[in-house]
Amino acid sequence: MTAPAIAIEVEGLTKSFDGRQVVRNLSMTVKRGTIYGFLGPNGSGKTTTIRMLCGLLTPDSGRGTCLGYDIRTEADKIKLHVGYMTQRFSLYQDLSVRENLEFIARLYGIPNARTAAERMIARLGLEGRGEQIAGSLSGGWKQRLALGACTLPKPQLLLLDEPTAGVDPKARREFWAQIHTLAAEGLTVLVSTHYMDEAERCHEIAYIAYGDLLAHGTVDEVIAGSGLVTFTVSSRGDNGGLAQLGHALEAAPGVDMVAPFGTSLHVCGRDRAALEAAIASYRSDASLVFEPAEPTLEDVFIDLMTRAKDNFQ
Ligand SMILES: Nc1ncnc2c1ncn2[C@@H]1O[C@H](COP(=O)(O)OP(=O)(O)OP(=O)(O)O)[C@@H](O)[C@H]1O
Repeated sequence: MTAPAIAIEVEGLTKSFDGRQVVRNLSMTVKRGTIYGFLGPNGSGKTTTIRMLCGLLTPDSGRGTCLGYDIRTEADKIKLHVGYMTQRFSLYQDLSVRENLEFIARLYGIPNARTAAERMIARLGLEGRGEQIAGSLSGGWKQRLALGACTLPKPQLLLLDEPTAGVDPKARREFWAQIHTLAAEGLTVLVSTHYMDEAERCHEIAYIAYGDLLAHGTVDEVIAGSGLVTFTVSSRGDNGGLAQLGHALEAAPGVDMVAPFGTSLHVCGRDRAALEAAIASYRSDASLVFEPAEPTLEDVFIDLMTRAKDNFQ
């Protein structure tokens, strides 16, 4: 039987804890082989959503399937196909790379555990490090080993919780290259993250705030759907003036958000005419350069979060 093209399809998922709704009426579809990122403020319901999507937590209401199984009644079957990599290194620090992988292979009853471990070492680019004690690996290598361990049993769905927190950019890039290779082979990956660069590496993203799914789609779709108009402002002189300008613009009607980015400011608003009116008097200042720009993903998320908070309070 060929695997279905849709990995997850859920409708109207709702969950409350202690009488408080933490996920509200959530519907979504995840295609097989997709890397799907979940973003949103702390405590917004990302983990609860991910756990419901793969049957680890039963919703109060709503329905759906994960890997073709019912999330309410066939959770045990789903679990057999799920790999979970947590933020904290959860392998044996005192065992070598090879011993850790071999142990996992035996635990899952994988035939020829030693060969399977060695193949995984090669696949992860960890050749020459097989006998190194796991605890002495750098953060990036540890994450790669953890990825190897949780993909050894060949899961169809992988859950990653901020997988590259604290890992340097080169190791991050290599880790994500591995994730993309796995996804190209058909593995579906759900990632919860607070990092914009991780979000930008996902095929699709969902932004959840205070229990509501506020935006989803590819990064470009989420940016285009934000309705945010953005200008960058840089200074021909010293940058000190920009901070003052930022404060003045923040208070101006029509400006929803001002954020410094390196040597420039991002000034965003939802109403183009009002935003242009707000910056009009500053545009004649020859020491400032105003340019229309695409909002960044961070601009969009901060705007979504601010509005969600306003609606919530
Ligand atoms: N088992 C539980 N019992 C009671 N409350 C819970 C339980 N699990 C989660 N919560 C609460 O539900 C809310 C959503 O939590 P969740 O972990 O889904 O958020 P999150 O977006 O993943 O947050 P973070 O980014 O901090 O990991 C939080 O207020 C949390 O305290």
